[in-house]
Amino acid sequence: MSKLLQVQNLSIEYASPRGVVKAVDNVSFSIGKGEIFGLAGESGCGKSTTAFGICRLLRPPARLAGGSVVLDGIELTELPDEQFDKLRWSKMSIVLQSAMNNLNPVLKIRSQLMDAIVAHEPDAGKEAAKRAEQLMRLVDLPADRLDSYPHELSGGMRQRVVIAMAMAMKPSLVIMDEPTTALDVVVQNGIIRKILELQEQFGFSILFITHDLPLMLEMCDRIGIMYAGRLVEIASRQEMKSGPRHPYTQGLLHSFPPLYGPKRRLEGIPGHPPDLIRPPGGCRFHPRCARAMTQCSSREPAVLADERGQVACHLYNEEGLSVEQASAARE
Ligand SMILES: Nc1ncnc2c1ncn2[C@@H]1O[C@H](COP(=O)(O)OP(=O)(O)OP(=O)(O)O)[C@@H](O)[C@H]1O
Repeated sequence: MSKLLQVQNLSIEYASPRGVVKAVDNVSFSIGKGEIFGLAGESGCGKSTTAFGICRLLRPPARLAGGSVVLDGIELTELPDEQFDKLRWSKMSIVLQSAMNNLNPVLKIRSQLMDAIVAHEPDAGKEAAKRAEQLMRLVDLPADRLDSYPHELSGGMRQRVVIAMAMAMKPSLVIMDEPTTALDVVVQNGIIRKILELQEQFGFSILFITHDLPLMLEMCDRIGIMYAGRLVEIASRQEMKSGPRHPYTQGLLHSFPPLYGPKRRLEGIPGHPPDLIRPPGGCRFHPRCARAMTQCSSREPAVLADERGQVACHLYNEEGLSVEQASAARE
């Protein structure tokens, strides 16, 4: 699968009165064309900051501290604002948790959809009005809702409008940060089905962020697991289901009831994520890790990349074997 997005060593910091919060620390991953890539991890691990860094929505006190973001061959971090604005919506769009953060409360839906189109196609004229109606149909909303203000729509309808807006310029990447979290389960289901239907129809890639790991395991092709600002594992959905390698990923997946098969005890992960101003040395997960070894507190694990994905953990050697497998192979 050819790559659409390549994030390399992305680092983002927040200045705070207590010190610098290293919210995203040397994060690297890529997303293929037409791929749905999920980003998971406990609250505060840096998922939204990563997404905001990619689409240049960071505002002070956040600061891009380093790294590169390449979308379809274009380095985004160095692009002048004017050129970046042209690219936003047309090549990359974002759907946030609260539709109200995406919509202007004092403008009717019609104006907002038409503005999004005309901003990129100033000559669209009457065509823009027709396109706004088509976009409403695309997300199963009646065209007469174009004359509503956002507050006149339900939460689910507003989120559909935001998705329609995100589709307006047929972008190649859609970033979705908790797109359904604020909605009830039934409405959530409808929106997720719509997102998947549109993705199938148009073939765009998705960076999908959610706390809902079972949902992520259902809909994402590959999943990256973040812990305390770092990416600790990337694996395909199948690998994640059958045998995640990082002890943090294992703990995270055991914190949710399984969707299928026999019930099992929910184990959870003891302790709390660290303070990102003074994170622990070595592997940041070591104070909570049941399998921590001496080196875990002193040495940062290298990122091992192999056919199963990538993992940053001292339990695995360069062949991707765990310490147990390696010692069994030696005997
Ligand atoms: N304005 C800010 N000033 C200081 N620190 C911040 C600020 N915004 C976020 N942070 C810190 O940056 C870290 C990453 O936050 P971020 O919102 O990206 O995490 P997240 O994984 O998306 O969390 P959630 O799942 O709760 O949305 C957190 O430790 C958070 O406390």
